[in-house]
Amino acid sequence: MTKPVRVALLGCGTVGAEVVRLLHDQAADLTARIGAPIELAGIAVRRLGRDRGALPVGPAVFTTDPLGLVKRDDVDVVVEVVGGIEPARTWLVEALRAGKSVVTANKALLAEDGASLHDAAAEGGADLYYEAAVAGAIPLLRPLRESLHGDSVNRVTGIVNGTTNYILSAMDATGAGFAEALEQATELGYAEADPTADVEGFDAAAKGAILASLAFHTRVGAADVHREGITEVTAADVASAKAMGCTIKLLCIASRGPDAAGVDSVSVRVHPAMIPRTHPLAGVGDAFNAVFVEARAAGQLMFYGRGAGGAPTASAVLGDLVAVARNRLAGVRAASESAYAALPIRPMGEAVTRYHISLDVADRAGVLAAVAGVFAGHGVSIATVRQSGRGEDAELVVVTHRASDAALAATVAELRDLEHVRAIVSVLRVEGEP
Ligand SMILES: NC(=O)C1=CN([C@@H]2O[C@H](COP(=O)(O)OP(=O)(O)OC[C@H]3O[C@@H](n4cnc5c(N)ncnc54)[C@H](O)[C@@H]3O)[C@@H](O)[C@H]2O)C=CC1
Ligand SMILES: N[C@@H](CC=O)C(=O)O
Ligand code: NA
Repeated sequence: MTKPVRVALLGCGTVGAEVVRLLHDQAADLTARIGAPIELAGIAVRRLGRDRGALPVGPAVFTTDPLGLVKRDDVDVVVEVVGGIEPARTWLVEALRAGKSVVTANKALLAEDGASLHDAAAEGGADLYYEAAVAGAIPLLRPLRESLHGDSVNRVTGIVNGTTNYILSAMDATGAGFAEALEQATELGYAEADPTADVEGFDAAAKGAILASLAFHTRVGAADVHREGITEVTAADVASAKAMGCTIKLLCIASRGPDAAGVDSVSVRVHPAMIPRTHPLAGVGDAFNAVFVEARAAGQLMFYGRGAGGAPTASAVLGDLVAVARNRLAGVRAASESAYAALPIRPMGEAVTRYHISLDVADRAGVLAAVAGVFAGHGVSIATVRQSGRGEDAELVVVTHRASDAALAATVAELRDLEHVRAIVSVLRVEGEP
């Protein structure tokens, strides 16, 4: 029998516990597929003795010393499902430099400092796999880093956060409140340890950075991504979207193309947007994720599935584990990071889309003309205006044709100061064909 591949598992929460179960339940198949058994050398947790349900491992396998476990001579591969920047970065850099391959679901770390991990992997001649970090179970990173390497990707668009999709879908379908839907998503194991990462768009932005890095052969970090979350999306916005035949989704849009000076560049943005109900992403409900990849020769590809939850995420972790274990037995290493293009980041101000702006105004003669004049002054063309009176006041909803983010921001700033404009109630982007 070939020597077992010994695995250190860091973290045994929602994802880690499912990894343990799948390793146990599928042991025979995994051994046959890899050509050697996988053995759990140890599981690092924050606290011993916590109730982790009925896990098929004895208490002796647990430790509260992750770094000690990583350094052990009998550990070949490290699987990290803890999350956060430190101490995870220290553990993984230590493992990779020592030639131990790493499988991680930690998108926050990859987006914050993927360079340290990739550099350590190159130094140690080890593999770094992270399919679970973006869109959970959906095979997406492997297609980008392998299958599409003969093509040229120019756009990646999708819903990449399960928690916010669960919340927005519930608000749209049942009129559920934000807080209640977030509580359910947390109970179902979708949310991050601190759900601010989900609802403020940090998680989707991290995933956007990872996707753009792979798609455009360029190191893109979390700080390069324009990020807006869903905390300001109200029931009124959802109703307004419905009235327009739209729904609201938190989108991640990464594109490659010329900037204002004609230089090839990359743009990554995460924000809520209205999309028509006929758009393929509009039907992506619950905690599901879906991602479109547009490539020069392949055309449009769509990836759909469960982007969050213990078992779906563990599926992606195990897929990576099989790959790194096979490489180890064959004495080979996967292709290293591809960042040769090193494209600059395009400023958000140059992003072009349509906008839905809702204003509270005084219901007086001339207000509409004054508002329209501000849009015209910044070269933002209006597609539709809807006004509904409310006594002394009125609600004005303006939908624009395509305009740059900079022009729209300048328009909104001037509208704020306009006499008779009481408040800018909301500004939402509108994506997809009308
Ligand atoms: N839950 C999900 O749907 C998905 C999670 N992920 C990522 O997977 C990772 C884990 O997520 P979950 O399992 O949901 O988190 P969790 O909070 O349920 O589990 C985290 C585990 O890490 C352990 N831990 C925390 N700090 C530690 C420390 N200093 N030393 C040792 N152990 C420590 C905890 O004891 C716990 O067992 C995160 O990076 C998350 O972003 C990725 C895709 C989906
Ligand atoms: N919190 C994340 C988990 C998966 O990445 C999400 O909701 O998508
Ligand atoms: Na994935």
